[in-house]
Amino acid sequence: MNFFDRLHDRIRTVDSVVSVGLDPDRSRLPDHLTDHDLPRWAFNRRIIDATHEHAAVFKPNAAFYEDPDGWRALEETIAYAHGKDVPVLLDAKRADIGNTTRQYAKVLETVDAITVNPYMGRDSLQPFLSDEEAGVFVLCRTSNPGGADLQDLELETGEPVYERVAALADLWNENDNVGLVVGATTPEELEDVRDIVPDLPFLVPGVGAQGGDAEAAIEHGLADGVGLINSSRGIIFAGEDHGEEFAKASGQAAKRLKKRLNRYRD
Ligand SMILES: O=c1ccn([C@@H]2O[C@H](COP(=O)(O)O)[C@@H](O)[C@H]2O)c(=O)[nH]1
Repeated sequence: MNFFDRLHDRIRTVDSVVSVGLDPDRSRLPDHLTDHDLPRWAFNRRIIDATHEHAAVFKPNAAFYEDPDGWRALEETIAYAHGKDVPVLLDAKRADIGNTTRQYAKVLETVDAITVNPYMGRDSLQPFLSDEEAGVFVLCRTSNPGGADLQDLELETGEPVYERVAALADLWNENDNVGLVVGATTPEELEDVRDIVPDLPFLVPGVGAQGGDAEAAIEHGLADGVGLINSSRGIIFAGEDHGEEFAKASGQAAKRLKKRLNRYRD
């Protein structure tokens, strides 16, 4: 079954478009978990238990797992999320030349969706695009301040680079498996991109810790009700001062974000 059909079902089941970002920064883990064999896994398991009923997906960012213990923690985390019937979107921002990117794409045997970087062009994304079952979210207009440095540059046609990326992603969507990453911190660009690609679901990061616009995220991020609004630190570290009870606060934060976003959904 196509990823976006599965996501549609999941959104309906939990009445939520919240993507819970699993970015277990080791410097912020609760003290009582640091003696655990795999502290990041111990942390994620408790976060998943507390938030899964509000999560349309879990979105681990690969950057937080790129060491031997991290890879093990990520493997456990993915299996556990799947055990709760929650799809996993790996935020890895992948792409490379053909033989390398074919290796990168093998991760789609393990996760349901991935973020990819369009800078190297279509061939660098082809193994991801060819996977009819997987969701492929192409970076379009990112939420960081420096996102403007390249993405806002005007082409000879007068359109900014991010608009061209959106139009190209639409062409690449031959298997109905492509979405875009557009940050909530730039609501005007969100609206622009939605005008260019009415049918592509967005992954919208930047609500929560980055202070993005939740209403604009919902207004422009969803296509036929399907899309994802991500918060990572705002959910997983909501209970940072709560000691062993930290995960309860994360559950409440996920529920609060779901309710806030649902006010703007149809
Ligand atoms: O444009 C982008 C693309 C990806 N991200 C990632 O999303 C989360 C956001 O975390 P918060 O703690 O909610 O700020 C994180 O993994 C980023 O790497 C993004 O923020 N913006």
